[in-house]
Amino acid sequence: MTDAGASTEQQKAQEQAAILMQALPHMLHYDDATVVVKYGGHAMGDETVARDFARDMVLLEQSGLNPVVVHGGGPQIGAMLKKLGIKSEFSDGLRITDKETVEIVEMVLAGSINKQIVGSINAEGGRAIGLCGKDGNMVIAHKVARTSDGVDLGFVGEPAKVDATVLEQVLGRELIPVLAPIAQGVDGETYNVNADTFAGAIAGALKAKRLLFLTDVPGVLDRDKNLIKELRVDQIHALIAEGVITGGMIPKVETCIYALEQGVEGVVILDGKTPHAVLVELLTDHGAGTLITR
Ligand SMILES: Nc1ncnc2c1ncn2[C@@H]1O[C@H](COP(=O)(O)OP(=O)(O)O)[C@@H](O)[C@H]1O
Ligand SMILES: CC(=O)N[C@@H](CCC(=O)OP(=O)(O)O)C(=O)O
Repeated sequence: MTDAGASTEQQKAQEQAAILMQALPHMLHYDDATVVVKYGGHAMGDETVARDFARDMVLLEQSGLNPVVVHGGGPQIGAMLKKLGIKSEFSDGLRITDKETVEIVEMVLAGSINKQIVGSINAEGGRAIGLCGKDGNMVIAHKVARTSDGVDLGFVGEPAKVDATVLEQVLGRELIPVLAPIAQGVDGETYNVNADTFAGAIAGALKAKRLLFLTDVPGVLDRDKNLIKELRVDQIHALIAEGVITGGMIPKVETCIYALEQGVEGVVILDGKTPHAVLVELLTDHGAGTLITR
């Protein structure tokens, strides 16, 4: 290598070292902290996005944080039900889930998607462990009462009790738990739980420092579609009442409020399709998405 080539290499190495050093205050801030990341079905996207997500989880783990992944898979369940010719409808944002449907939901969530995420984290050098709410009696569900239209949702559950024993055994041992939102009911049946609700319950039980919701929008947007960078709980109620927060964002922000009440320090809603969204949020000075605090 010429002298000029060597000095360019050295300059590049110095630049890389400087970038790494910028992450130090953030790593110290989150040292040993539990961060629950809800990875929504819409945020999963293509192979590159999935690989970047897996790499982010491994990097967090190696940086001294304890990431816990809770995944969804609504669009993927929809595609499988369509393939099988099973009709599916939603009420109040929840899938009406009969006996036949809950079997497919469990198969897609706890089977195919869970193992795909575990596989991609492991392929990036991590050690992921795939579980659902049934494992170790982690989440016991009760049946959701009828919706506002009086619809019986069937096997749709809400976490009634979370036992974090299994997770506590796993965390801090360089294992990354990947959780599918399926739970056993108090009646012994299998229940389909909305992944946002499941993530909120897990984050609350673990008193996580951060709960991140990876979705398909940059965060909570105002009336003019500009990103709101910080929100307090009291402001959320007003935004719902004014019709600025609507649709799928309502249960998401309601889960944020619940998680904060349970002792989670901060919740962030961010765009999962932005490359390395989680790293930008946790390990850079910039932050991403909307931070919601008490
Ligand atoms: N004020 C708002 N800011 C951002 N998104 C909003 C807002 N109000 C409603 N939404 C809708 O909420 C959606 C996100 O919720 P949802 O589709 O349930 O996400 P996910 O599938 O990731 O759980 C956005 O794609 C957007 O259409
Ligand atoms: C009861 C209920 O609606 N459960 C959801 C579970 C998956 C989910 O929540 O996935 P996303 O996060 O990708 O939306 C469903 O059946 O679609």
